[in-house]
Amino acid sequence: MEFETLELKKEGHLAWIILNRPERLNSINGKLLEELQRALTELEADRKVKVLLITGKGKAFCAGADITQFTELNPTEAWKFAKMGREVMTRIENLMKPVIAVINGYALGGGLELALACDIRIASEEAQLGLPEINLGIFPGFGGTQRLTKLVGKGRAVEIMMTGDRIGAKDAEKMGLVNRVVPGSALQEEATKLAEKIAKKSAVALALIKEVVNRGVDAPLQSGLAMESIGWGVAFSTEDKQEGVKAFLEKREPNFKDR
Ligand SMILES: C=C(C)C(=O)SCCNC(=O)CCNC(=O)[C@H](O)C(C)(C)COP(=O)(O)OP(=O)(O)OC[C@H]1O[C@@H](n2cnc3c(N)ncnc32)[C@H](O)[C@@H]1OP(=O)(O)O
Repeated sequence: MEFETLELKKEGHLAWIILNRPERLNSINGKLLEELQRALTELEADRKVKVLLITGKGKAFCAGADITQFTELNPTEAWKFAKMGREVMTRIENLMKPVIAVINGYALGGGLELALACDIRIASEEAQLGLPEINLGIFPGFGGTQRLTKLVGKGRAVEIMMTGDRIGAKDAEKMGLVNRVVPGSALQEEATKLAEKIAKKSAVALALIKEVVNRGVDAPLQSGLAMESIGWGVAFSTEDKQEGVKAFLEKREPNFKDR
């Protein structure tokens, strides 16, 4: 499948989406949103792909929405653009496979919001993160007001949104905004190692973790706990559960078949 604004690479059980508008710091225009949707449709259907990694080409992960478009959009078109962005981010969040944001540089505005929709964030030491929309007289429109608040707490989130300040990777790690920080030269290798470790697990159990955690975040505790028990029952119906328990008892590595 041909793409203009991104590259889609598959290596064994891993797939990489590489945002590919480096001359515009991988900023997000309508075409990129449409191509992300297309890439996600392909990856969703590909049973061989167990973990998705998203990164950017050049010095940025993604510098947010393409600001050059903003002079042309009327309010209705702006609403439509924000809705398209929201739908892509939500689709990544709900993808039935783990998604890792590999933050190689700037992750700003919609770029940070893209990273926030992923399950795990790993960043290079050089990365800078932030929601600078306030400097344009607007505010985050691809889910940042909600997802950042849930991840780092309201006090930190509103400060990030209200100042528009950029945060260095180490500070982002301290507040739980990224899971870990590694030197830029090691980023791809570390992210691959992490993805390969996860790809060895049962795809069904991984999908159940995503579903129960994501739905639970929005639900009252007792409802979340109930979803966990029900999901746990579902996990017991899989061949992978038989294999996992058998492998433990036989003192060997499990060989999961994702069913
Ligand atoms: C969802 C929503 C609402 C949003 O995301 S709104 C957008 C939020 N993002 C931003 O405000 C970030 C805007 N970008 C910047 O502040 C600066 O480019 C950074 C990221 C600090 C990097 O600065 P520098 O390293 O000096 O690189 P810089 O020369 O600015 O960028 C390279 C090119 O990319 C362009 N560019 C960078 N970010 C862009 C963006 N978000 N949209 C369109 N073009 C962008 C930039 O204009 C420049 O183009 P040109 O070579 O034609 O001058």
